[in-house]
Amino acid sequence: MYLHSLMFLTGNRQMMNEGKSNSILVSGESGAGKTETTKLLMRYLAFLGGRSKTGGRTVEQQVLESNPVLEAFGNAKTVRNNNSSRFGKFVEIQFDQSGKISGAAIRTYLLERSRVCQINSPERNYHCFYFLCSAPSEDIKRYKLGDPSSFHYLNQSSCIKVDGMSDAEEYLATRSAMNTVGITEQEQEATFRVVAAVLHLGNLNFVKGRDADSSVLKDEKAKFHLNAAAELLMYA
Ligand SMILES: Nc1ncnc2c1ncn2[C@@H]1O[C@H](COP(=O)(O)OP(=O)(O)OP(=O)(O)O)[C@@H](O)[C@H]1O
Repeated sequence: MYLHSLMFLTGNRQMMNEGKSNSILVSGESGAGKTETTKLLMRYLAFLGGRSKTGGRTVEQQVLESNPVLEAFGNAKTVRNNNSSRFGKFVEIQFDQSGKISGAAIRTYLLERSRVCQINSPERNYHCFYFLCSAPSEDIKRYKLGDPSSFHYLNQSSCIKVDGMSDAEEYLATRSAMNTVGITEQEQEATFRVVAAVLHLGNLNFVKGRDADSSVLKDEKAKFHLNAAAELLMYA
C-alpha cells in the first residue's frame, strides 16, 4: 500500500497545483486485492477531501458506503475469492477548488449475469440472495422466502454459507449503506422485491401439457412460486 499512497499523494498535489484530473487504474487477477485496494484509496481520498462533520451524511460517507451496496449486488464467493467482484467499475470523485470532495459518480460494467441462473460448486450466487434469505422474519414473510437451500438458484452449489460472513448482519449493513447513499425506502423495497422474485422464478418447474407444444406448471409448489413472483413484481 505504501507505493499506492505515494502515487496518490503525488497525484493529489498535481491535481491541486495544475488543476488537472488524475486517474488510477487498479488491475490484477482475481483475488489480487483490487477491491480492497480501491476501498483503501477511496478512504484515503475521503480523508484528504473530507469536510468537518456537520451532522447528516456527508458526500465522502456516501462515496465510501457505495462499496457495500455494490458488493451486495455484484460480488459473490468464487473458488479464488470469497468476495469476488463480478463486474468492473469506474469511480469518479469530483473535488472543488479547495480540494474538498464535491460529488462522485460510479459506472459499472459487464456484470456476470449468467451467475444468477447457474453456479458451480463450491461457489455462491450474488451475496444479496443469501443476505435477503437471512433478513429479519417480517421481511422474510413479506418476500415469501425461506431457507436459501430451498431455492434452485442457490442450491445448485454445496456452498450456502461463507466462513466469517454473517448474511443476517450483512443484510442490515446493506440496508444501512443504501440509506446512507440516498436510496429511498421505496426504492430499497422495490429492489429487494425483484431479488426475491428472481429466487421464486428459479423454482418454477414445468411439465408437458395436454395440447401439442404446451406446458403446465409441474405442481402446487411451482404454483406457489409463480404467484409469489407475480405478486412481488406487481408492486416492485
Ligand atoms: N490490503 C489488504 N489487506 C488485507 N487483506 C487483503 C488486502 N487486499 C486483499 N486482501 C485479501 O484478499 C482477498 C481478495 O481481495 P480483493 O477482493 O480485493 O481481490 P480482487 O482483486 O478485487 O479480486 P476479484 O477480481 O475477484 O474481485 C480479500 O478478501 C482479502 O482477504
